[in-house]
Amino acid sequence: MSQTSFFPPHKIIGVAVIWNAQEQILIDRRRPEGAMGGLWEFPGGKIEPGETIQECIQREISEELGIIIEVGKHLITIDHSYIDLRVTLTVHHCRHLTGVPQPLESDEIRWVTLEQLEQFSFPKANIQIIAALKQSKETKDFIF
Ligand SMILES: Nc1nc2c([nH]c(=O)n2[C@H]2C[C@H](O)[C@@H](COP(=O)(O)OP(=O)(O)OP(=O)(O)O)O2)c(=O)[nH]1
Ligand SMILES: [Mg+2]
Repeated sequence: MSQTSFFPPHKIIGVAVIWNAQEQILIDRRRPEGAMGGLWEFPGGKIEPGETIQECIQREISEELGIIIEVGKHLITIDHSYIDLRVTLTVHHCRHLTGVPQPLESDEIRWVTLEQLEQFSFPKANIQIIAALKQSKETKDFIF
């Protein structure tokens, strides 16, 4: 008996929830072309060989936004399967240290409050990130 199985590609992603001094979070809008085009996300990207997740997050944020951050507490790790892609998103609270963020690899960036996140369209996996963020604020299990 033969069986055909399909394993979609699996991406390991470091994701940053970057806070500023006004307790706002930085989000970016993915470019219109490509996967999940036009949706908002927390900045981040694929881990490279030999990197820790913290190093990955710091590097991606420098490449995508041109800023320096401090990578803090782990918030949540999500394993999510889209139709043609599996992602593991390891999310950390981060603090903005220096530089003015620029949309170097995205369409647009914004500082928003936790409450304002509801007004933006995110990929499906992000529902759990946003829920975890709200919970971490309620329980004061917060940032650093
Ligand atoms: N950075 C980030 N990625 C997310 C979030 N939610 C979510 O489902 N993703 C998915 C979208 C992408 O498939 C993947 C992020 O990887 P990426 O930004 O390095 O990859 P990409 O597909 O844009 O580009 P490529 O490097 O593969 O060409 O994770 C999120 O909040 N932030
Ligand atoms: Mg990215």
